[in-house]
Amino acid sequence: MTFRTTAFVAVVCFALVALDCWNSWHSRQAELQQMEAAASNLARAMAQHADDAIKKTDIMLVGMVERIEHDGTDSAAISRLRKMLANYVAELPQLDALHIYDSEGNWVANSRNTPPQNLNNAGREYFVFHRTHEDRGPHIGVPVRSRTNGKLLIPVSRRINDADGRFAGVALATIDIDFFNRFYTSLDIGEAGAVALVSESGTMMTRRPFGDAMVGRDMRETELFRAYLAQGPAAVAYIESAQDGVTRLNSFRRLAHYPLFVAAALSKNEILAVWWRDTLRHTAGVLFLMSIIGLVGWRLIKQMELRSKTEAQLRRARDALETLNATLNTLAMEDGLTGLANRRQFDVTLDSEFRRAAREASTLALILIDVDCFKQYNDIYGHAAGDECLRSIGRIIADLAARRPGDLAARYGGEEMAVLLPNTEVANAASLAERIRLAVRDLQIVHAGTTEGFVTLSAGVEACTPEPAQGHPKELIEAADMALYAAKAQGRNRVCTARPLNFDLAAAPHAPWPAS
Ligand SMILES: Nc1nc2c(ncn2[C@@H]2O[C@H](COP(=O)(O)OP(=O)(O)OP(=O)(O)O)[C@@H](O)[C@H]2O)c(=O)[nH]1
Repeated sequence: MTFRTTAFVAVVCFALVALDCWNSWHSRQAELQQMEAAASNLARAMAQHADDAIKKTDIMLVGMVERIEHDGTDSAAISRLRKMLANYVAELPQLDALHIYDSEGNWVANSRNTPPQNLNNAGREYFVFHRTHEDRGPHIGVPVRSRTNGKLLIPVSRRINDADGRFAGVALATIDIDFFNRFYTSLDIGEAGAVALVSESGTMMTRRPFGDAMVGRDMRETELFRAYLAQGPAAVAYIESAQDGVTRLNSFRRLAHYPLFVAAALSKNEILAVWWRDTLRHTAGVLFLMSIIGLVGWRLIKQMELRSKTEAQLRRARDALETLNATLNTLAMEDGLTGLANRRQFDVTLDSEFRRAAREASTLALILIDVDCFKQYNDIYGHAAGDECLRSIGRIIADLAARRPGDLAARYGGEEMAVLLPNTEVANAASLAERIRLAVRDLQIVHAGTTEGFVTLSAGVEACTPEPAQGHPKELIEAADMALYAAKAQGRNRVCTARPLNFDLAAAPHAPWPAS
């Protein structure tokens, strides 16, 4: 019981912990899934923002290239073009400036009214690219620092051709990196979150947290870039930052029209901060609950142990009492010397068997046995020897007489014994008495006071079939006693019946006796 209670308490505690772990795990997964969706939406918005900004800029470039190629570069056309460029820049907040260079890298026009003198852009990456590539599409170059205003800029450019399709210059739009930074500042990405705009060739355009040193950095060897290449144009990945060691949930998205991608990264610790707080609260609650269950269970087990101990003591006490009671009962019904039933039991049994015989109209027989000249035996051999002699006679009577369940051998008093035999005719009872007599004689217990020289006994036998509500057990005893008296009177060492038998008992002591 104690084991089962302990097991039950343990199972309840285990179930509580398992349930809480399962719950926590699921809410953690849900939290991460939500954050993956949020990071993915963020990346989509950033990609859209960058794509729009570059697209609008590129549309301007297409117009500029078309105009130069069509109108040429005479002073009137350039003057009109300058105005147009200035208007464009005023219209688009992302634009820092618009420039047109000739095939040597010299300024033809720009959105500022005063093109810088003595500066040549032939060495710039975008210029070299267009001079060496016939491709007419837009080109997004590596970020540069403006030599006129010192700003960090992303160059977007297109090639200008002459009428024969030869390289005639470059139309360039520079997008202020601050334009992106302002947008990225407005995003809610937490304390340790990060966002980045990176070219597919592996150049960092800008990022938050901001830092000029990061702009233009080669990203090809970073985890971020490798993850992008491995996962494709729209994916999420957990990456541990090599810079600050923070693990972030990164969502990548390629721009729809340009070879750039954005990455929105949310710190895993920040994502799970609320979950951690809830989990710690739950865990504390579960621990508290477990300690209460444990305490109650412990007290319960102690009480049960105490109860079973008390019950065991009570059981032992009851068993002892029952044993004592049985002993007392036996003692109360048994003769201490011979082990036969005592007089009390004999009286009770005689009474009940007499009534049963009356009820069932059956015959009840009684043998009264008396040791011959026992006073003399005591006198000659002592009282202790007398006791031993009675014990031996008791054993013989018990062996021979009490064979059927209803038979009773008892010590009637002193050296006198009685055998009560239900359902027994007088002849059978006399036959049994004779066998007892012979058996005792055959013990050959020396007795100098008898004529045989051994201990002998005399017996009186009577049987009756009592009429219902008539007669008394006393009458049966008196009749058997009379027969015993007769046996004594006839010289002892014999069996006498109250009424004459129709056979010679001494000649056939074993004759008629019902099977046991
Ligand atoms: N040793 C011993 N003697 C007992 C016990 N109970 C009775 N006696 C003795 O048995 C003797 C019975 O003597 P009596 O009644 O005179 O009869 P008896 O000497 O057997 O003579 P008869 O019956 O006429 O043959 C007495 O001396 C009792 O003291 C007992 O438990 N132990």
